[in-house]
Amino acid sequence: MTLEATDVSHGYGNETVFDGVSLSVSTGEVVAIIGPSGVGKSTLLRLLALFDAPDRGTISYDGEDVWRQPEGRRLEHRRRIGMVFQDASLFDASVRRNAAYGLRVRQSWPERIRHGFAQLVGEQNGTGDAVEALETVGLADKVDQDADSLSGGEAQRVAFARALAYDPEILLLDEPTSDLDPRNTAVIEDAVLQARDRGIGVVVATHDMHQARRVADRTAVLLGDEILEVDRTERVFDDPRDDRTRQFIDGELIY
Ligand SMILES: Nc1ncnc2c1ncn2[C@@H]1O[C@H](COP(=O)(O)OP(=O)(O)OP(=O)(O)O)[C@@H](O)[C@H]1O
Repeated sequence: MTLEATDVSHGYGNETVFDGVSLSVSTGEVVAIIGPSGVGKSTLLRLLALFDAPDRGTISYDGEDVWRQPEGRRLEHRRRIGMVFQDASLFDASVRRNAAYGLRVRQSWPERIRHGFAQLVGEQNGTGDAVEALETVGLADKVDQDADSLSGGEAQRVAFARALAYDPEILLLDEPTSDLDPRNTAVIEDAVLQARDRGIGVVVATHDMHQARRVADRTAVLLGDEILEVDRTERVFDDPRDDRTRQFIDGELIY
């Protein structure tokens, strides 16, 4: 299964953010998007999450051009994609209820759709396990705690667990560890690798190049209004093809 942006351009008003960008993620791999603040990483993730239609180009899921499908079909695709925003945005309830949020939404779907989805993702009865997801991020002992009382790092971990509990095929993470200390960062990065090993395709947008090196199988470099290169992570860092990539990696390019 592959989610793919092909020759995509997008902007806001008259401002073009990027032009002719292509990127894919397949189940069982981690792809990092690196680039400076404001370059359009979140914008690209929103397109991949099927929240917004690109101005030009196509987004395809499993080979289907998503924005040419009827809305119902597009929603089916969207439900197979989890997204964790930069801001954890938990609501005032227990950790367990927050982590189970996506599951409850899914349970509110009509039985026919739920059954179809359960078959699609191989679930017994259409429910995943929020507590198991919380274990993955080391928060099993906090399930009954109020989300408001969590530290920033713990809140980010709950937001991650919420997306994981939903059992997505593709998980999109927007700066998942910005503002987190090394311990919380390590927990999230470990959870990313576990998700990949379970067969989930993960895209991580990050300005932290070390993070890309630690978790990503492939890395895309978004600079200016284009992806300069996308390849195996070691190749991009150790032998960049584009001189601007090298300058960015070496900290010589200031945007
Ligand atoms: N809803 C919007 N309306 C207008 N402009 C927007 C909107 N969202 C983003 N932008 C602009 O688009 C550009 C790309 O923003 P985006 O958030 O995608 O970048 P980013 O690489 O994710 O940045 P950061 O790492 O700081 O989050 C920025 O110039 C931003 O101001």
